[in-house]
Amino acid sequence: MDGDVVAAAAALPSPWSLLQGLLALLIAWGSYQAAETFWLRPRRLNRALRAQGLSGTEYLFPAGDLKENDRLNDEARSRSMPLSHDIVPRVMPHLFNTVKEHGNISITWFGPIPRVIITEAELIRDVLSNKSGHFEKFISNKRLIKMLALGIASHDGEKWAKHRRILNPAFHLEKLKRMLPAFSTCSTELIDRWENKLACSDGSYELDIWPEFQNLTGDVISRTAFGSSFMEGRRIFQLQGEQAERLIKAFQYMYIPGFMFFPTQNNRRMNEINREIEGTLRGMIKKRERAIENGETSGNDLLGLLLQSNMESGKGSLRMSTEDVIEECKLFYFAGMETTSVLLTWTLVILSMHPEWQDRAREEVLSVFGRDKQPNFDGLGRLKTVTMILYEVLRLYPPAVSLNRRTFKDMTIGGISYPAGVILELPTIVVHHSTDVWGKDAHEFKPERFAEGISKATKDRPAFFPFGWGPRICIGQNFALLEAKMALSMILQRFEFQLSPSYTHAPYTVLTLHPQHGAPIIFKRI
Ligand code: HEM
Repeated sequence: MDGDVVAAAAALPSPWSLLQGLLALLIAWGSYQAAETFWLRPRRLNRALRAQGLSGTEYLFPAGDLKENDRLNDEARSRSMPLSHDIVPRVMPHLFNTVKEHGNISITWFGPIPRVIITEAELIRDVLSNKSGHFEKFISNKRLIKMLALGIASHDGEKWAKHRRILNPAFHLEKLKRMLPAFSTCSTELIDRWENKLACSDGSYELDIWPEFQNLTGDVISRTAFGSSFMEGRRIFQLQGEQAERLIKAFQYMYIPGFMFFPTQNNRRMNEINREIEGTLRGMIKKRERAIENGETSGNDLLGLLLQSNMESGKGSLRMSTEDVIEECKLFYFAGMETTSVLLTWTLVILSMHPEWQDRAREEVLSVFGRDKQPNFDGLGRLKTVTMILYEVLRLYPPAVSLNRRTFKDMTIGGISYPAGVILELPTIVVHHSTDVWGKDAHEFKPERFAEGISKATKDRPAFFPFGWGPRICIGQNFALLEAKMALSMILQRFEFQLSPSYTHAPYTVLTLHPQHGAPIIFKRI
């Protein structure tokens, strides 16, 4: 009997050899995954796309075009450019070259993932309309985004549709009317600061308007989103300079597996910032929820509206979790601050380059509000020339130069079938500068093209997407335009401005399109 047991035990594999077997399996599985990600899948997708006549760059293991993209960006950024609006070659040199060489639909590589550039307006509209529901915003992976600390919120289609139902009414023009005092207060603070500086100078004053407008739009969004908790809101996010550069780099490389899991100093710092932001927001939200439960007012701001309608929707499927609300707050802050400050910055730069339009805009503002009247809702709605100017600035310098989607099911657009797992890059800036769409003068500043409205500017072939298109179009577009009109009107009422001799024209993108070396402008009191 004993002998049998010993024999059986001897026949069993030892724990050591079990471990070895497991390890071998793991290595085989890992190698297969790596081969699939970096070699087999790219080859498969490449074949499928090229079989349909598309051309583009060849896949380079493992980073695709990212390295070349970086190199061309660095090269472009090392030089300034003449005072011209023909900015695409500087802003997106790799994309510009690829389209020139391979055509309006061409393949590039985002790491091991094919990224097909589509520059035809009709096709871009089809993708963004997302009628089939087969495209997703690949920006929406919560886990990855969280690692990026300052996080842009995560939204898959379903969830976002639910949020929209809650948020849309808050962005209705009638509701925005109630936010106007906040726009007004923040703009008045900015003007007072500038006037004080002017008072201490001999007639003119030079100022870098880019950080000035970042502060302004940061204040506006904090006040309108967080109301009385405004100072807290303002303190939590500051996405600037080097930090922003790191964020975008992290974004670029996050698709290379492994990257984001290393506990590098950078990743640790990002997580730390994220925890701090989320903690502050959680505190603010809890405080508000308690106030609403106690029958106190929720405040007339976005957070209040969101929480109020959330609580009214009971326990049903429309309800957002605290985590959802936190993500919303982060998104609003980012989406509402950078974009609008960029719009204001380029508007002042361009009105300095085209003083005849500065004069026309001022004439209009003075005819509606006079020199001293605080701009009001109805008056802002009557500013036709100012609106045309803002549209033309958004056309030439769209704050979001390009949008992305990813196919998660096979999808056919414009006769080309895109397999699942392809990124579609939709560079709105290229469409906005297309001479085919806008005519020979596409690179010129001509606000009069919008005299009959947006659709007539391109003969009823919509090709103007500064706020996106379709179900995920910018929810804050009215908010942004109203805010920009308010600030611009107040500036035009009081100052004349021109470019400083130290201004260098150098548009580039870090998340949004902004001036690489700032935007020094000289102001004079009128
Ligand atoms: C000039 C200013 C602005 C520009 C150019 C702009 C541009 C855009 C664009 C292009 C998108 C669509 C992104 C995509 O489809 O992938 C977007 C989305 C969004 N924007 Fe804006 N935006 C501006 C101002 C604002 C403001 C002031 C707010 C909030 C107060 C805001 C909130 C949002 C939100 C929440 C989304 C996400 C919508 C979604 O995911 O469905 N934006 N914006």
